[in-house]
Amino acid sequence: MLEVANLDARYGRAQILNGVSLSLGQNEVVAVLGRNGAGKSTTMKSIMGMVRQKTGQITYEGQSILGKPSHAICRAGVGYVPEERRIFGELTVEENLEVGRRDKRDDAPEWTLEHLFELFPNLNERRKNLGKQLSGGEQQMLTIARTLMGNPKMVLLDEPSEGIAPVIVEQMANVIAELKREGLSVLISEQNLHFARLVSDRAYIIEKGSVCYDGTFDHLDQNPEISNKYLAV
Ligand SMILES: Nc1ncnc2c1ncn2[C@@H]1O[C@H](COP(=O)(O)OP(=O)(O)OP(=O)(O)O)[C@@H](O)[C@H]1O
Repeated sequence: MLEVANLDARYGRAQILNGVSLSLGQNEVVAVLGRNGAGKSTTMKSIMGMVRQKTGQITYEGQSILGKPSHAICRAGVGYVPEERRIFGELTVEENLEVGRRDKRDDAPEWTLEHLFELFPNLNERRKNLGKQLSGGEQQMLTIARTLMGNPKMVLLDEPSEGIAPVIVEQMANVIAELKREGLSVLISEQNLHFARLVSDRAYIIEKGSVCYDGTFDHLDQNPEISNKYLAV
């Protein structure tokens, strides 16, 4: 579904990614773990065409998307939920969702408002509330729900569990499980090993802009020195 190979990325003179390679298979959920500043968001932004200075290969469904503009990548079926919640504070929950509505595509599940409100019961109760009246966790849910209104095939979630209440974290895990059941492929960036393990099939760890681990959570459990070294556990 997605192949990233030898990806270098920089902001001005600062080299942030050094040869990142990773892949995401059809209907897989894969976590990109790493500490603050390791390069997880930069990897996602590079895939989304939001980092200008980059070299390497990024292939989505067999086609190179390196250098393509974000809107074209989005139109090809890639949904992106950034770390900072980008909702419209002056629009209601329903209106925020309508903003994300795109045509149905044959090769991806279609998300209706009713299906989304089943999946996000908090948002259902707050349909008529303004975006700015929602809690941080609800805003995070709304950003994900709005992305799903675009009927993506693959979704990139940047730190979905960050800064949200434990009860909402549990809902977030359910949401990611439902995305997998619906057939989507999901790449999540996470600092939280526990959450990543709950929702993902396997993991990468990024440190200083390079992939330093590629494997299963079981292997991480059996070798705690890896997480101790590269993650804030
Ligand atoms: N727009 C930018 N201009 C310059 N440097 C940046 C920019 N965005 C990020 N960086 C730097 O790139 C490095 C990697 O940041 P990135 O956001 O990819 O890390 P991360 O692993 O996602 O961590 P976080 O959890 O903090 O988001 C950091 O040192 C950061 O300061």
